[in-house]
Amino acid sequence: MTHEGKNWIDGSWTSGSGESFSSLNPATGEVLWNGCHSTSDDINSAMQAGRNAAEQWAGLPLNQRIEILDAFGAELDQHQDSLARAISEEVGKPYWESKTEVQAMIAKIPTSIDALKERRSPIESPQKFGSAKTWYMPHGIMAVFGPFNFPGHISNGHIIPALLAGNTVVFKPSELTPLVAQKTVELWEAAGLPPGVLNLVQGGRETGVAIVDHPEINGVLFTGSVPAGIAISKALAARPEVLLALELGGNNALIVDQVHDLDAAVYTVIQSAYVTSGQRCTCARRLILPDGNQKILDRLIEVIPTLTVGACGDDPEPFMGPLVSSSAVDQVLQQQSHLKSIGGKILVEARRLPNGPAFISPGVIDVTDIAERPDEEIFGPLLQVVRTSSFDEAIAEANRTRFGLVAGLISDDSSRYELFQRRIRSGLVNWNRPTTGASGRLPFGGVGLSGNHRPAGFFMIDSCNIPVASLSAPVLELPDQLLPGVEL
Ligand SMILES: NC(=O)c1ccc[n+]([C@@H]2O[C@H](COP(=O)([O-])OP(=O)(O)OC[C@H]3O[C@@H](n4cnc5c(N)ncnc54)[C@H](O)[C@@H]3O)[C@@H](O)[C@H]2O)c1
Ligand SMILES: O=CCC[C@H](NC(=O)CCC(=O)O)C(=O)O
Repeated sequence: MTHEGKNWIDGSWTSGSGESFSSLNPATGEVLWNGCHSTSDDINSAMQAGRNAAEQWAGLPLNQRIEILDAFGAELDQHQDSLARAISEEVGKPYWESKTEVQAMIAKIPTSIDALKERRSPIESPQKFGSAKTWYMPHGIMAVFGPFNFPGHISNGHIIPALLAGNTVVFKPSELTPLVAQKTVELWEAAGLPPGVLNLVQGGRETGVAIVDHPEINGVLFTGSVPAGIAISKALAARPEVLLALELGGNNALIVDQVHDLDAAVYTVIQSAYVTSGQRCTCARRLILPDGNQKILDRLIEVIPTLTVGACGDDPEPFMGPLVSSSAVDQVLQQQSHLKSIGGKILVEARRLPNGPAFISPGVIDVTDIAERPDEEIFGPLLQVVRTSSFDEAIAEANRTRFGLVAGLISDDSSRYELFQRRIRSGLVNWNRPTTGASGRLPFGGVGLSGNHRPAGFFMIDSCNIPVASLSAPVLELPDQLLPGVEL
């Protein structure tokens, strides 16, 4: 069934004024959603609505904003099957995985409330003259840009804290996943969110550019690729007053050291490299093997062909779905060919599968002999292996990247982990855990090209309001002693 695509601006569902576009089910090619890009007229309306709603929304007592967030949580809970189904159909994720995404959306509400109370509660200390206080005020209108790979959870992780802190939001989802955004916003409407507090504008890159350029925005919360993040950073270079939080990609390293349980290590590597068909910012892209560690590699190569790849409706459910599009598969295959052409040795070839043009099997390539290894994020199920001669060299290799989102170590030896912790440059550092599956109760963000030091996760709330420092005296009176040279 094709859904009629709409924007939600000032509490009304309207069509975008630009050219039409569609979203497709990558497993079947079926058209799921058909609507229009938003133009500057639509964006002006969304900004006006956000501005008009801002004062009243920010002025509501916190518990009233929380009531509406909780009502949204109840809607998510009630509609979790249909929302998970839409995620699976639009992104291609297996249904078991889309259900975990909706669960993460629900959990974001109490987590953000805790984060607000723990990190941004007003503080007051009594003074002789009265009091010294810190309180927090919202920025105003926050633009939220979502990536395709977590069409529910990632943008929700920005929208919830932004609204909780009293901002209004203009939300532009990925042009690959407009249906999930529309269905999510329908749940906000059902939850009774007042008009103008959240405005959905559908569209592609041009719509995004026009939102960033709009004079009314006070903040941009962006999750996506490095090129887009850099473009936004440049567009805002002369507007330092606009808050910019960038959550970008990674070229994440996972070191596998000596372990007693080979299968537990292989399972952790698989969860790190291939979950969501490798389309997570946290996926391990580089498997680093100190002293060769041939046993782990042999077992991994044995297990990979048994991983199941299929469509979301398949019974039994597959481990991996298709990539988001056939062109995403083209890109991974090109990256594999390029690595081979410069000296990479294919251990398990990633291949397009007969299920459909967006299906690809997981692959492994040994890139140890490539002198200048490309430091790029491969956004799909292709894992690069680097063998090193020592554990020290393995850590140096892990750090040999412009990115720095996640780094992992699998090892039985706690002293190795202590060394790894001390030397590794990364926002998330895991031991005997997959690189994927971050906790919403912790900060989430990277160093280097992976972001701009405004972490999401539990710390997202910090980017959603501004501390105000206030000295106040209820009675205006002269002090006992005036400054030298002043007489009154
Ligand atoms: N660090 C994180 O938290 C995190 C989480 C998920 C995904 N990602 C990254 O996202 C990427 C995959 O997502 P994607 O392909 O949807 O990313 P993308 O950069 O192509 O698109 C993300 C969003 O930005 C918009 N956009 C693109 N160019 C823009 C511009 N110049 N101005 C304004 N908006 C613009 C897109 O329309 C989309 O809404 C990967 O690199 C992945 O690592 C990072
Ligand atoms: O693709 C990138 C997101 C991956 C995902 N990250 C989170 O869930 C962040 C945690 C949060 O904000 O709640 C993962 O780690 O798999």
